[in-house]
Amino acid sequence: MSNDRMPRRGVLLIVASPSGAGKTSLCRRLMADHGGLELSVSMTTRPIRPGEQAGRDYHFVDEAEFQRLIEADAFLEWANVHGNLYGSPRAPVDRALAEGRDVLFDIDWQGAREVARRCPEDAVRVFILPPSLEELRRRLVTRSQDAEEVIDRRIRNAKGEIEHATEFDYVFVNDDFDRSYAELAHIYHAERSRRFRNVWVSGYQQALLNEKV
Ligand SMILES: Nc1nc2c(ncn2[C@@H]2O[C@H](COP(=O)(O)OP(=O)(O)O)[C@@H](O)[C@H]2O)c(=O)[nH]1
Ligand SMILES: Nc1ncnc2c1ncn2[C@@H]1O[C@H](COP(=O)(O)OP(=O)(O)O)[C@@H](O)[C@H]1O
Repeated sequence: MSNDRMPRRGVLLIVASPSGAGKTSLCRRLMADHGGLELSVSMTTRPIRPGEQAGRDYHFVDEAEFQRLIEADAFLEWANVHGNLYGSPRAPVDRALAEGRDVLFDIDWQGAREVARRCPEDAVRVFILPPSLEELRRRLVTRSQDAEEVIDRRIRNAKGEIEHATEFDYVFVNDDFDRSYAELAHIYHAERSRRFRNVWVSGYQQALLNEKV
């Protein structure tokens, strides 16, 4: 019997960090290595960056459309981050949970708190810390996708985000990328293995107990 096709409860894996700490890079690699993990593609009112692709990185919408979606209750959570609106569409998450699939969220602490409040059993919250604020600035400058004043605002906001790190289930420092990636993958694998998520266990246990030897 293969365990893969048996009923299970999906993980809502939430990864948050101050901007520039490396969550997007870590999440991209986790997705690349785990075909069954689906990314929650957020809606945002912020402008698209060079190298980003609409529908893959974000759904880019204007404020009027975002407000319309709030009123239609289309978001599992939404928040104002760095002066722009961001929200996680509810429908793909509901579908994934109903089918026992896992969803990855790259969202801020406000979104993490709201998803954990709404889905306390399913949400797993991971917070990634930078080695230092100086290194955070270096990474944002190296990424060179934001104007200088945007980088300054993100650095100023970093402490406000770091303040919430202790609300998360798992926290680690993204110093060496490969080591951090291994840590994130371990967390994901362990959470997938938790018994309550593996609904098939009771039936399997019963079949073993009924086996004539
Ligand atoms: N609450 C919430 N936060 C989001 C959502 N999508 C992205 N974010 C967060 O918004 C912040 C800014 O994201 P972004 O503009 O892509 O810049 P980044 O910080 O460089 O990744 C990050 O902390 C994201 O995790 C969402 O749907 N909901
Ligand atoms: N461990 C690391 N060491 C050095 N640079 C890193 C590390 N992790 C990520 N980076 C780089 O830092 C920049 C910001 O990373 P990114 O994944 O975009 O962060 P976030 O999504 O948290 O804003 C990118 O240029 C990325 O390649």
